[in-house]
Amino acid sequence: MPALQFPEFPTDVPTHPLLVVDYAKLLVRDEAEIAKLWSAATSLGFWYLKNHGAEDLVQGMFDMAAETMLLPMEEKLKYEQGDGGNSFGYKAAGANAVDATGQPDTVEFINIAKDDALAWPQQARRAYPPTVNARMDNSVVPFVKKSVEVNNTLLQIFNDKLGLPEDALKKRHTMEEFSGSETRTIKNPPTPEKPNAPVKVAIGAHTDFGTLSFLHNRLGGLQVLPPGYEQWQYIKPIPGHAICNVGDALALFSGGILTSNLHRVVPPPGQQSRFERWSLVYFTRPGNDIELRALTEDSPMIAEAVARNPEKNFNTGCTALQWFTRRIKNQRMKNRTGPETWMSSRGTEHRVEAA
Ligand SMILES: O=C(O)CCC(=O)C(=O)O
Ligand SMILES: [Fe+2]
Repeated sequence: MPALQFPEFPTDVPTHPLLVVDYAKLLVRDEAEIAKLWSAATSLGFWYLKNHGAEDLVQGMFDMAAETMLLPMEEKLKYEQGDGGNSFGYKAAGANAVDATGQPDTVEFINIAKDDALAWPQQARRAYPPTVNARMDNSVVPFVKKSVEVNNTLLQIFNDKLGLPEDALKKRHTMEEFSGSETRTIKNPPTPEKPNAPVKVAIGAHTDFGTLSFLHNRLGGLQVLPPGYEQWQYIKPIPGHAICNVGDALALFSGGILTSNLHRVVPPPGQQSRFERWSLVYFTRPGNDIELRALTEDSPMIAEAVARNPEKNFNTGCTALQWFTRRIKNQRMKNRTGPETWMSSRGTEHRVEAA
């Protein structure tokens, strides 16, 4: 994708502010910066991250994805995710539902497993289109490595703040164990705004499945539904700032101290709606066999948080792989029987009526 100049995010569209966390200050364990990160992660569960050092690697990932999306559909479908709940590979627009009524999504994406990027040139989990392989060395592997480094730094800080033993979160996210960790590069077609037309949801309301998400976007379209709000709120992209958020696995491990908030993607507002929207995420997810439950025996703080909320269930009774597979499988249009399929795709969100 050429590095296009886009119109600014419109000034007359309301946005939801996020705290800006400086990664360079986190690296030196600046107390005030850690306090800011903690405040964001324990409230909305979303924050901007600046000075993260991954910015120069983002364009290469967009180029890799643009080349991939230009392949004939027949070729792309050879690398499709399938309907069994596997995430790695290509997903065509319309393959997932965006709500309980079964409206189709509008995004196309390519997901590359962390396990494959780190094993390259060996194959760990699956094969990818030649356009991905051609950019493994120069774009994908460096982006994965940098993202792992950033998310591991954040995890280490959360580990300490949660009063967990030194390696509690680390051993649940090792480089060696296979996991659902992956990069996702997403394309949404131009969707020019029409007055009074219903919103065409690109990615339906969801909480992220895993531990931490590290997102890079250029145009608006990401929206959050903060606790207590009735209306979706745009998050404005800021150049050079990633958007980070807590996923379900970390919300569960922490007994709800860290929160995974509902979000969705709609077409960018105003003049931006006339452009293709590209975004890139690195998802850190726990090792496949890790149980998804509050780490109560490892931290009195987590045990107290769970005890304070007896109505909430922080023990899923399943592994990360089982959690992840169930959610992906039930988003797929091909598996849809009715609204119950959508309900089976849900995560930790307690406000299912908003989804
Ligand atoms: O494209 C975006 O801005 C967000 C994507 C997202 O939420 C996801 O893929 O889980
Ligand atoms: Fe998401």
